[in-house]
Amino acid sequence: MAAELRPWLAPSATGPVTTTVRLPGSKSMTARALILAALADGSSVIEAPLEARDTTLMSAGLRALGVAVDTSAGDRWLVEPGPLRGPARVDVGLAGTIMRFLPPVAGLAEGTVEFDGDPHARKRPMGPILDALRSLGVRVEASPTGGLPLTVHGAGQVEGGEAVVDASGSSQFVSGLLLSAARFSKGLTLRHAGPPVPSAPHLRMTTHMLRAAGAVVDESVPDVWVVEPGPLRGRTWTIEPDLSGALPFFAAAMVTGGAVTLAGWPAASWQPVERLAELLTAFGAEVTRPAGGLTVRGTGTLRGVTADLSEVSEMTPVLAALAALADGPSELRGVEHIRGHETDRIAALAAELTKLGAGVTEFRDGLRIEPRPLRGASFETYADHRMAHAAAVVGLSVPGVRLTDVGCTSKTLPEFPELWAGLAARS
Ligand SMILES: O=C(O)C1=C[C@@H](OP(=O)(O)O)[C@@H](O)[C@H](O)C1
Ligand SMILES: C=C(OP(=O)(O)O)C(=O)O
Repeated sequence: MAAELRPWLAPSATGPVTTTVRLPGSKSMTARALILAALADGSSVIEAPLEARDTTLMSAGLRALGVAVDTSAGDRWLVEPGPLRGPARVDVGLAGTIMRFLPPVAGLAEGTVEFDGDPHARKRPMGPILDALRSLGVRVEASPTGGLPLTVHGAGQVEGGEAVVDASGSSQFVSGLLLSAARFSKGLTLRHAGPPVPSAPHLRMTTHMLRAAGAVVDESVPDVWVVEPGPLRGRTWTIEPDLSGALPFFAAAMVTGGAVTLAGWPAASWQPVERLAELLTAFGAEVTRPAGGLTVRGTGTLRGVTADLSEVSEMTPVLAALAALADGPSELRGVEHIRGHETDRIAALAAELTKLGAGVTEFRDGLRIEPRPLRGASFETYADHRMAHAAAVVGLSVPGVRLTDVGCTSKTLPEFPELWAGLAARS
């Protein structure tokens, strides 16, 4: 069920934002930990998980399949695997991680599992992963458009073996298949065939976490992943703070000439912190890693950049907001597939930044953004948390940016409006 719209006037900053923020765990790591815990041969603990719509719905989906997921302690979730079974219904909300990671798990269940989600979830691409699942022996019925709503007729086991997928539309097609693959009778040899797979760091997060759960994974050949059949171990997962969720807060430092530190940042991370640091440095920021933190400092200069964002595609909306406030033009390319994200993000950014007064050229795979004097306007958020983050960043320096809905931020950071208001108040 989509929630009621919550219109919101983005607060403006009156001076530099200098603060330390504590943010919840990574959405992507929490989703993977939940799946691997559900498929393990013993219980698991997930420390510092993300508590937000995407991960709450993932927990509910796993419970519907027979897994005991106890989220009552908030910052310490307990997962006790059980025999996977239908009949079950799974609400995916608007979460790519649920719609791509759970159908392979449903194939391992005994019984029928029905999947559906928000209106826009029905438009997100699913065909390639469903075709690959079918080729591995799973019976799947999809809507005439090839996506949600869909039904997986689980047979209690998946044969597995070799499959080919075109994952140019989403790295999640690969991650979703790999996460369940150790439990397929023959394991999985998956080959990608098509234009490059985006979001490579998310694939590395998948294989890293699979290995940490005891799976044997070979990714030595480009575009080929081999997962041996075998057990997954229950374990304690400690989730890192969400880097993409932190980006709007870092952007606040850059836009206002302040400094924002993300507390609890680990010495070694499985999120693309190096790539993000490169990009923010190109925009003019200084990025440092004090012990236990990650700090982004605005230097008073915000430069336009030309960059391929395919590795960090989910960060495009906030980076586009920075580009609209920069002192020269930017070209953000290499992200055609984000037209299949929570909304068509390229079209949405072009429309909304244009409304604010920026000069925007839309390409098939990205945007050219020419900064011009901006003005307040109504900013449509398209049920997309990261469009809301982008609007909030522009709103810091442009009074009168009115979001049609800030409630959509509950997808990955329900406390966003309050955290953001607190941040602006400290400027
Ligand atoms: O596996 C994951 O957790 C994700 C992979 C990426 O998906 P795409 O490859 O579809 O961009 C990313 O954008 C998304 O927010 C999360
Ligand atoms: C693309 C995103 O999400 P999803 O996991 O729903 O694909 C995102 O969070 O920016």
